[in-house]
Amino acid sequence: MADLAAQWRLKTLLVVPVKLGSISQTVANIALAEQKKVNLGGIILNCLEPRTETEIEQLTPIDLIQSLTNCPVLGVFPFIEDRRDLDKLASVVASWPEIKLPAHLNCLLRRGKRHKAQGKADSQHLSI
Ligand SMILES: Nc1ncnc2c1ncn2[C@@H]1O[C@H](COP(=O)(O)OP(=O)(O)OP(=O)(O)O)[C@@H](O)[C@H]1O
Ligand SMILES: C[C@H](N)[C@@H](CCCCCC(=O)O)NC(=O)O
Repeated sequence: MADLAAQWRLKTLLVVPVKLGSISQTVANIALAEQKKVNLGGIILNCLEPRTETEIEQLTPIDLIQSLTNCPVLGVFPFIEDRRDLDKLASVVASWPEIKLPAHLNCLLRRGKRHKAQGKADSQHLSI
């Protein structure tokens, strides 16, 4: 995959699972990506299970990861019970501060908003 991403000059995000060993895994994967000349856009931290803020900070300290990799951490994705819940997905992405979202995440945001708007329209309709 790294070869394809490099050859096609795709902007690439590294998704890092929040767990013990993540720091060294991230450093290794970023180094590998740079060696392969992948165009890195940043890092997303992803919770594969419910995590507290403290756990996230301990397992994947953002400042340390950024300083070791020289690559921005763009956001933290929480554990999401129902991944079909577009409102929830959209609200997670929308809460990420001042980042230029890759096209597919902007698309998710628009879908989430549309979904929400449709939900509202339905409940108004039902209440008439
Ligand atoms: N933020 C999250 N919240 C809830 N479940 C998650 C989350 N991230 C991943 N998962 C779950 O973890 C599993 C693995 O996720 P996913 O397929 O995205 O990982 P992957 O790294 O692409 O796996 P592989 O490389 O083996 O294909 C899936 O069942 C998915 O539902
Ligand atoms: C910075 C810490 N010394 C380090 C400890 C990792 C232990 C990993 C054990 C394992 O992967 O089985 N954490 C980390 O790389 O995320």
